[in-house]
Amino acid sequence: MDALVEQRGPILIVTMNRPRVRNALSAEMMAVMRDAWDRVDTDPGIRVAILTGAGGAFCAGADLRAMTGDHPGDGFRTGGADLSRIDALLKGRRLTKPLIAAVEGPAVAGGTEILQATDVRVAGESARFGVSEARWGLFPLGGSAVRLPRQLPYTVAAELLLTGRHITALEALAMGLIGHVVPDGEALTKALEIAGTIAANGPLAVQAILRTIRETEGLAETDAFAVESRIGMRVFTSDDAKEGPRAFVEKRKPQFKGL
Ligand SMILES: C[C@H](/C=C/C(=O)SCCNC(=O)CCNC(=O)[C@H](O)C(C)(C)COP(=O)(O)OP(=O)(O)OC[C@H]1O[C@@H](n2cnc3c(N)ncnc32)[C@H](O)[C@@H]1OP(=O)(O)O)[C@H]1CC[C@H]2[C@@H]3CCC4=CC(=O)CC[C@]4(C)[C@H]3CC[C@]12C
Repeated sequence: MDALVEQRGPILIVTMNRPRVRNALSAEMMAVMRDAWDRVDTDPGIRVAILTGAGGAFCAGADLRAMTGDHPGDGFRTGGADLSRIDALLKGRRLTKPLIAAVEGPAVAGGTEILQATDVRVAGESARFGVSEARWGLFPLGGSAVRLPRQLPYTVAAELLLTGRHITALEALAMGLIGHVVPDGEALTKALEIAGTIAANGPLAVQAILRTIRETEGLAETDAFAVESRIGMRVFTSDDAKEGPRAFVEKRKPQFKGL
């Protein structure tokens, strides 16, 4: 399979699995990823997801070799393009549970595009990032021209997009594109540690915080607080909101039920 899906307790691990071509995207890989995202959203037993790659690479973006057959723009010209397949890159679709990226090796072009849909990002020290589509006369249709300038300072995002240059993990950390750099081979371990911490928190609280982040993006502060209060107050009325403080006082771990 071009992508593997494994559930470890409340954590779903999705592994892009074409290591011979640095996990360049394939139709099969994208279909498996779409199904996995549906599973994350609908299965209450899953609290956090991790996206990673096999064989010491995250993802080298679209398969450039596969683009050398027909013209890559034929689907757009004829109207035959299946734009819904882009769901795999989580462009225009936001998961209801946190998604953590565990990056080793290259995460370039489509690889850095899908990275921008993740909430927490960990990388091995040899990881490389970049939005290199312009180098090949292509457009970063995975959403980077819109999403990257919202996630990074303007000139940093514009330079990455326009030059297509690759950057190191330490540069990506300094820019704020990723949150952690760990020794090579330890990105998944660190991601699992963070996922475990999140999964132990109140699931209603975690999902409500994420929903608030997503739904208030770009709103004026007063409008954003209206959304935030509506979502947040619902968490306060839950059984879990009673269990948390009680567990603190009784000096035990909370037993959250998601109710
Ligand atoms: C627009 C969206 C994304 C576009 C792209 O991603 S363009 C791809 C750009 N990719 C790159 O620039 C990376 C190229 N590779 C490298 O720079 C390097 O290989 C590396 C840094 C990744 C690794 O270097 P390395 O030294 O470690 O290893 P190498 O020796 O170079 O490589 C080893 C081996 O791997 C092969 N390799 C590496 N990368 C690739 C690659 N990208 N493709 C193929 N093969 C690769 C390399 O050749 C070596 O093999 P060898 O045999 O030894 O030569 C698009 C993303 C999704 C699209 C949508 C999908 C759904 C749609 C359906 C429709 O119907 C309409 C369109 C669309 C909506 C579609 C739209 C466009 C996307 C959004």
